[in-house]
Amino acid sequence: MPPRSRKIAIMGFRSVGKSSLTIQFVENQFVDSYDPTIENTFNKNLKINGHDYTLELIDTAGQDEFSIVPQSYSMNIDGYVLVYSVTSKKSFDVINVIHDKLLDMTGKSHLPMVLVGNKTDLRMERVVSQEEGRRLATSWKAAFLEASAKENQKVVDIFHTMISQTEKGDGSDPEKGNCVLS
Ligand SMILES: Nc1nc2c(ncn2[C@@H]2O[C@H](COP(=O)(O)OP(=O)(O)OP(=O)(O)O)[C@@H](O)[C@H]2O)c(=O)[nH]1
Repeated sequence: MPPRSRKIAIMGFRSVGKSSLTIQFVENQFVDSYDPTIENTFNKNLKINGHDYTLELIDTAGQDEFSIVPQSYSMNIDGYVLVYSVTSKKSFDVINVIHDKLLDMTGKSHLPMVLVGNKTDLRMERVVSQEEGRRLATSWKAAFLEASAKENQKVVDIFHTMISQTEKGDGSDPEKGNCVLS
């Protein structure tokens, strides 16, 4: 069987760790320096449940509540990894705005999504609780994970969960998209 192609956009506020999660997953390394992204594409092949997948990961530029989401991010994208930092309430607020903009742009009531609270290693700096993250994901009928790109915690799970979400269709049946992990 030919590999299944999945195009995934990684989105969120500036500096939440979108590039770090992507690079940790694709290249198994963590880069401590901060280099703002304009847009990068990464490719990775992997096998899940006996199926081969070719992933195209679009690591997008950080957005704030006023940014215009490029039209290209609403077309031909199979799923979205929406990232905030557990150390930034602002990034948590912004992710909700990005979520709503994506629904508006696509005209869908639900999209395959994984909500990710990153930087769990910064325990003393946490300002967004796991419960708050889980509640937001549940309200979207999205999957939810907390992760650390730095400590390589749950990073692989994010992309495996994302693929599972894309297998559930385009959300025409919202009940099917409900999968909350912790
Ligand atoms: N402690 C800690 N730092 C992290 C983690 N993930 C990313 N960082 C750091 O946070 C900063 C921003 O990380 P990036 O991966 O560049 O963030 P980004 O969301 O891609 O940023 P933009 O391109 O501006 O949108 C860098 O200094 C990273 O080293 C994490 O899990 N833990």
